[in-house]
Amino acid sequence: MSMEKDLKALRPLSIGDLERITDMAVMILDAEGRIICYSKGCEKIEALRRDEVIGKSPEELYNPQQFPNIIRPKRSMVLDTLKTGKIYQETLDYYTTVGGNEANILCSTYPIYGKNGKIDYALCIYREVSDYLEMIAEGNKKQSDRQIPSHYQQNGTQHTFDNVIGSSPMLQKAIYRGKIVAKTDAPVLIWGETGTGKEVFAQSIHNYSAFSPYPFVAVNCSAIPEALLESTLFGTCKGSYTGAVNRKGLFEEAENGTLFLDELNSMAVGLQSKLLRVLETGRFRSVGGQEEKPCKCRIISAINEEPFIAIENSHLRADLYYRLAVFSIELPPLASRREDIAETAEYFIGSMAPVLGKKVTRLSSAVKQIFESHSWPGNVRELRHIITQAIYFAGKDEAFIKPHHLPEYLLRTNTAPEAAPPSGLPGTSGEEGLSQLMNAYEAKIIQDTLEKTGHNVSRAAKQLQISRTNLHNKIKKYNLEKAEG
Ligand SMILES: Nc1ncnc2c1ncn2[C@@H]1O[C@H](COP(=O)(O)OP(=O)(O)OP(=O)(O)O)[C@@H](O)[C@H]1O
Repeated sequence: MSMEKDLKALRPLSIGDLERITDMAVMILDAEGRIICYSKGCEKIEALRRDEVIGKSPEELYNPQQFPNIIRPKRSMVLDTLKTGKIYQETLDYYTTVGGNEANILCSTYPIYGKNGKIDYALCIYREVSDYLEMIAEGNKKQSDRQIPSHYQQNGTQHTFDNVIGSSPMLQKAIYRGKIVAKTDAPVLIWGETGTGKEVFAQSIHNYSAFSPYPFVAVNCSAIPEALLESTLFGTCKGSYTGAVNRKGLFEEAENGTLFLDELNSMAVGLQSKLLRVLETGRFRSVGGQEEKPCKCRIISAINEEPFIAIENSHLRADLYYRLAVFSIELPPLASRREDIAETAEYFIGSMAPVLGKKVTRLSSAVKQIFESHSWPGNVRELRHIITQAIYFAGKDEAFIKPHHLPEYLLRTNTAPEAAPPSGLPGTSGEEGLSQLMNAYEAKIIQDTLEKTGHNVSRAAKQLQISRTNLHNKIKKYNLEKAEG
């Protein structure tokens, strides 16, 4: 019998056969997006039973209303395959499963076409790779411990993973992923709100990678006028327009290194298509140039909105996203990792106070409480600015950052017990504006200090770290003369 006949004699494979596979997750969706095959391997990874998922769609399973706190997979790759026919190959993803497992998976998806050319099914095959990633990370750590890059800073960077601060699991996960992707030469997309550390991460990835001896070149796509961005990226050729000279673009400046495209979602969509072409062909052409040049740098890009929202809002081309986000790293907002706030603040104090000649090292507990209730719209950048300002306001010998060292807007919106204007102050009724309250607060502090020092103006002035004359003026201003004794 011929081989073909042999094969015909076999019974067709059934879904049951696939579902018995244990060391690989095999999932199939029908044309409606419902799960019709869910192997033992899926059950193991997701901690869900087959009968809990059959007939449901992945979107239904990961319903945000029902499971608000889980880290979601990137928008379901398999659903995307079903809708668009796009094939994902060995794509890394991290998420918390509805069943409560933490999953690092390597996933491939394929469309299965019917006779009419339409997609009848989408096949998704994935496996757990946490142990494997752990191993790589360990290996990477040993390697990076050996070679502290002395060239960093000369390559245009200031940051390595060593100064990415925060022990929260969310940030540690991002660092962990960053270290793994650093060892590849694939494009990386970092996304997170403003000030969450996207550039810090991009530089850290560069310094942890084989590209680190070469330049790290950053460009903020929103800061350069659209008309100039193309020539900035790709360079110009003499004669391409009046006055044009031969000038290298950033793709060439970053040769063998990393090109960091910050705020990519602000780049004009037309230019995004040109960038896509470069990524697809690995070649680019200077403005006005004839010959194509090879693109020899790794691209890290950053956006400040959720990728699929950026795509929906037409801020980011979907095809460019898939090219750029071979690996994507999400940076959590500071408010969602509150356990990192004090640690990061004290790290900034430790690095800045000695330079500014101050002895301050810690946050007072009232300041911690204020920080705890603040919403941190500017994320770590905002924290850094607040700490810089507070160090300036702290007295030379003070050990703690206190509420009165903080900017007024923080006190206004987040009142901790020590920071709140003390109740029962003369002249306060709860109706006052900020400056009246601040005056009342200042008066109360002065009065308390005078009482504590037995109304000794010199000692009180010393304690408040203001001059005697200044204190006398304030005593007068707040009508505290009686207290002067
Ligand atoms: N995890 C961190 N540890 C220490 N410093 C950090 C961390 N994250 C951010 N920073 C600091 O916060 C500031 C802002 O970081 P960065 O510029 O990387 O943010 P970004 O997300 O790129 O902001 P933007 O969206 O405005 O471009 C920098 O001063 C940086 O040093």
